[in-house]
Amino acid sequence: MSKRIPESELIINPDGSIYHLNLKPEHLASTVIAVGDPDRVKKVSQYFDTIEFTLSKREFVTHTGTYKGKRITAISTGMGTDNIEIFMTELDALVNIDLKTRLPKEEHTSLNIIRIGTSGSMRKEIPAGSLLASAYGIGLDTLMAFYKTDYSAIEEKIGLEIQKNLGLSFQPYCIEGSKKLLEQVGKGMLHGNTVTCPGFFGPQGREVRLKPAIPDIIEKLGSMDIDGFQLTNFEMETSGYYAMGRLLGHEVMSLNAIIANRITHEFTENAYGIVDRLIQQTLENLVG
Ligand SMILES: O=P(O)(O)O[C@H]1O[C@H](CO)[C@@H](O)[C@H]1O
Ligand SMILES: O=c1cc[nH]c(=O)[nH]1
Repeated sequence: MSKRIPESELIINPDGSIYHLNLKPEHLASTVIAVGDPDRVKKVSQYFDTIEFTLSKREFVTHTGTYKGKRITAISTGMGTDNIEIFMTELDALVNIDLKTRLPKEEHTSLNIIRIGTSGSMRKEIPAGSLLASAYGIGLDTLMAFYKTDYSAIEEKIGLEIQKNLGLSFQPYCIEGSKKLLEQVGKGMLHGNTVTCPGFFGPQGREVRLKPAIPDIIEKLGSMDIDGFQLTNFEMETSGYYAMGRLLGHEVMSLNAIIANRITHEFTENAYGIVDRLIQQTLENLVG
C-alpha cells in the first residue's frame, strides 16, 4: 500500500494547484518545453496555433497550447539545478500523484521534457551560433548528494575522472539524457556532453573581480578524453534535469543555443536569433 503524502511534504495551494508552479493537472501537456528565462516562454508560444492557458508565479511562467495540433506546455524555470529539483518534482506530482487523496497513482505517466537554454562552448570547433543537444549532463553541483541513484560504469568513470582532474573534494555526477529524444528533438543538431555548473562566473572559470579557485577549468575540462568521451559546453541546469528525470521516470533532453565560445572569447551579438532558431527547430522536430 502506498503511503499518503503529508500536507507539509507536498504542498497544495487552497485552489488545488501545486505550491510553486501554481498549476493543476489539467493545465499540463505531456510534452513540456522548459526554458530558463520567463520572457522566453512567449517566444515559444508565439508559434502555437492556439494558447488555452497562461499563468505566472515567481519565475515559473506557463503557457499551454498547440503547435500544428500537438499539445505543448512551455514553462520557465529560472536558473540553477536547485530550481530544477522543485520544477521536476512538482511537474511529476501533477501527473503521478492524486492531489486529492495525496496517494501516488497506480499507473505511471512519463512526460517528455525538453530544455531550451543558452550555453557557452568550451571547444574551438563549436562556435557561437551552434545548436547542441546534450547526450550526457555532468553535474558540478551537489544536488545528487541528496538523492540516491544508480550510475552506469561509464557515468561513474567520468564523474571520478573529472573529480581527479579538477582536484575537487566531491565527486561530480554524470547522467545520460533520453536516447529517444536525442534522436527525435536533437535531429539536425550537434550532439555533445554538457557540464552543469553551480554558478555562471567562478564555476565556469570567469574572472570578474574574484579569481576562480580553478582558473584553468576550461582547459582542464576541454582537454579531457575519457575513452572517446569529450566535454563540450557549460550551462547551469542539464545535469539536474537528467538526474531528476531518471529518478522520476521521465524522458528529458537538454538543447543548447551556443551564444559564447570560451576559447575564442566570442560572444554573439544575436543571442535572441540563435535561441529563436533553436525554438523553431525544436517545435518542428517535435511534430516531424
Ligand atoms: O538561457 P537559460 O535557459 O537561462 O540557460 C543558461 O543561461 C543562464 C545563465 O545566463 C543559466 O540558466 C544557463 O543554464
Ligand atoms: O557561457 C555561458 C552562456 C550561457 N549560459 C551559461 O551558463 N554559460
